[in-house]
Amino acid sequence: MSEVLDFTPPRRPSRNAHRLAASPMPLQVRGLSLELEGKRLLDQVDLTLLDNGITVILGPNGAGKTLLLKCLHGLCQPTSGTVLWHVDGLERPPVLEVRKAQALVQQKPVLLRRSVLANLKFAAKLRYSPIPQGLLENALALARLDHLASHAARTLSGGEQQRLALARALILKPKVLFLDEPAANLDPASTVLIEEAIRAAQSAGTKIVLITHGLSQARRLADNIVFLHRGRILEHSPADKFFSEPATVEAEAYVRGEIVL
Ligand SMILES: Nc1ncnc2c1ncn2[C@@H]1O[C@H](COP(=O)(O)OP(=O)(O)OP(=O)(O)O)[C@@H](O)[C@H]1O
Repeated sequence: MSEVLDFTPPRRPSRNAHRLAASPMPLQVRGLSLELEGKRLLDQVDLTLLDNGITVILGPNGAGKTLLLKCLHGLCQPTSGTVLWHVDGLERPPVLEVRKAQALVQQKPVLLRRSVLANLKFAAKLRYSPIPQGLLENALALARLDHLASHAARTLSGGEQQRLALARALILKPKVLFLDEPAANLDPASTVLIEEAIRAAQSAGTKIVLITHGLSQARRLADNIVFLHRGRILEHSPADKFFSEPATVEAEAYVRGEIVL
């Protein structure tokens, strides 16, 4: 059976609802595989993402990191397996609640054909009614885009678009924020800015799941590391342990900066 999100109706909060509400487990992946054009690109992925800490997904080019993130977000339909969410104490929340609980910032941000400010306003309206005073100004300041507020979002540089996309996602205050190489186009100062924003969001209760190729960035941000290789999770361990004692030859080579095929 192919399931990306569990669409069965929400269970009534049970006697265990209070326990689930406090459960540190927003997302569980069981036996997720993805085949496209006859190739198995994700292979029997099992993953439990706890709601504390920043999870960084590492792995060589083509390992399947982006596809995995898209499957978690519901943008990509796996061939088999399940992605189960826990939202507000419900083991099987309504799909709308799941959608509202998460946001994805893609490597090439998808921005509306509107101004920078209008992009932020669009997100704010989804989350708030009325929009709290100062929210949009704070988001503009966070992205250091005050001076470009009235510019067409799609004419911004790659790095500016990434900063806008992150600020827009943060306005939604998602329970889980998926970030696909959020610093790929950023200069060093913007990278610091983005990393501060990511840490602040995590401290405010957003679970962060982030793909990066920057090993230094992973060392700075990660609480735990998922290491993906040829569509399989070879390791999921605390960041300290991953970097000091990688358990597989592939991860060891990757950490040493060698090419891993
Ligand atoms: N729509 C598709 N059809 C067929 N193959 C695809 C499709 N999308 C991705 N792939 C293949 O799946 C593999 C994994 O792609 P993915 O983008 O997830 O890799 P990645 O780990 O994010 O790589 P990178 O670090 O280079 O961004 C790649 O070999 C890619 O060519």
